Amino acid sequence: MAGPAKARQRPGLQGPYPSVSFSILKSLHASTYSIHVAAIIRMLSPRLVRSHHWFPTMAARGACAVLVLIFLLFVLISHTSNKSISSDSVVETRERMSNGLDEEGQGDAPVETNKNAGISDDTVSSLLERIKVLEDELSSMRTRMDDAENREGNNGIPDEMAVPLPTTKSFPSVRYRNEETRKRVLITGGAGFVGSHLVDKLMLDGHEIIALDNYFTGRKKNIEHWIGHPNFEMVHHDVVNPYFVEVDQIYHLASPASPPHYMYNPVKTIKTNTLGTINMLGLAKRVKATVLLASTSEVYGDPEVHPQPETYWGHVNTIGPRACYDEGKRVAESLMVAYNKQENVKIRIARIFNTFGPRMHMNDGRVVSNFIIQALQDKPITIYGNGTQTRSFQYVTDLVDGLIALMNSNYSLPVNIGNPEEHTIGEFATIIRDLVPGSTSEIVNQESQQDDPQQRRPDIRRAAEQIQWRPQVLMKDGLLKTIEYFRAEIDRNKRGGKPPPEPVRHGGLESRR
Ligand SMILES: O=c1ccn([C@@H]2O[C@H](COP(=O)(O)OP(=O)(O)O[C@H]3OC[C@@H](O)[C@H](O)[C@H]3O)[C@@H](O)[C@H]2O)c(=O)[nH]1
Repeated sequence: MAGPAKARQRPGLQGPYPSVSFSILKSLHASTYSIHVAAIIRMLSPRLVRSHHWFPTMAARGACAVLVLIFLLFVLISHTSNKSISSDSVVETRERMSNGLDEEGQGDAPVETNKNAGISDDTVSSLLERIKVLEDELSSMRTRMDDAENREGNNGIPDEMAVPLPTTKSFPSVRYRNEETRKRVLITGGAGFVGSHLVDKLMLDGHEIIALDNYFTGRKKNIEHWIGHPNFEMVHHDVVNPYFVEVDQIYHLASPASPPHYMYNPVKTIKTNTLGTINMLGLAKRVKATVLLASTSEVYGDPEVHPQPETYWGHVNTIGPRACYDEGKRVAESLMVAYNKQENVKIRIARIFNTFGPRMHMNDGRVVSNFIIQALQDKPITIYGNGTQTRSFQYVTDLVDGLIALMNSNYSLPVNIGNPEEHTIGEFATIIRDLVPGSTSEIVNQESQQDDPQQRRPDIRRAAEQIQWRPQVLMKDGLLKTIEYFRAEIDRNKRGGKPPPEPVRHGGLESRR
């Protein structure tokens, strides 16, 4: 009788396994199998898992693995309690059986051995192979899960250094443009009344915007809804100092525009319109950008030609209280034309007439903001002088459309951008009071302003012919929108405990003489 077959050594392991330690090995296999099962559940039904949060933490996964382990241990123990089974023992058993030996190597292996084992060799082999396959799958899944957890968790940053990612801010949806049609645009005065509406229009149209402002009259809240957007950059900078950036277009709007604001610091107003304009022309020359100057109907001064065509040279007092702005803008126009002729800089010049709309300063001091705030607060509506002087008022979105049409044209001579609908200031006071429901404001006359232009109305034939632009918004419709804006601003101030806004007189700000 052949001696006991020498137990085949399992490569890398010493001697046959006693049944007890083998069961421990099997239970370890069972536990990895149970984690396989847990991993498979998690990987194959992530939506189910996540939506029911069945596996929100490793603890939950561990608990599930233990349950699966207990089940498998039961299965394995019930099958292997009379006979320890390993790949070696399967081979050994197979050899003994073929040699007629039982597991102790004594005599013919009793037939009941098969019965005692309870499961066939083939079943054991296929189980072992299955477990091997699952082990391989598990290790690759575990690798992927670890990677996924790192990615999901802290983007690979160690826990102690991980910071909560900022909640994403929602932005108005902007048009997609590819590199060919997307322009890089610099807007000086970009946080101002007109500038911020221009930012809105160009951002929504899918361009890249740099808004540059010193916040003398501009306000961050006018553009805060774009801060953080990848196409938008806000730069706190005074245009009287040079600024370098690669852009395709420059809208040069930076300047105080209402009489109280530009009379507050006349020297600064002149510097902004001269040095600021020189800096923007120098930048335009350097980067071959097109530069548009926001000029003004004030270049016509107190006009002796009515309505005013662009060919009218104007009537301006070079040393009056308005000269800092009127002459500032006139020399800015001269600088534009000089750079165009001498340096071939591409220029555009918009002569902007009285403009109104949301985001005007509460203490802007101009007639539209003053009259609306007075009517909303039932305060006297203050007419400077006898109220026979005239103005023509355009809504801000019409102006923005005109500026963009001019920039994208090839026209480099000055163009009037304004609404030819003309009213006396006296009529205007009554129109606004009547548009504010329930206003009890009375209309009062105060002293007139020095060098106050007595008439103003744009001749806009050139705009219609050269850039196909005409105003679209009726003055009354624009006034209703602006009234609602100021009503909300007054309420916001009240909620914030701020005193009601006091309309400012021309020259009313303590000017820095
Ligand atoms: O409370 C007020 C304010 C103004 N006015 C009068 O209303 C008329 C318009 O005055 P505004 O201050 O609104 O504006 P102005 O017409 O003087 O200049 C303005 O319009 C042209 C723009 O380019 C300039 O940026 C801006 O200065 C003036 O005759 C002024 O005396 C009042 O009667 N009461």
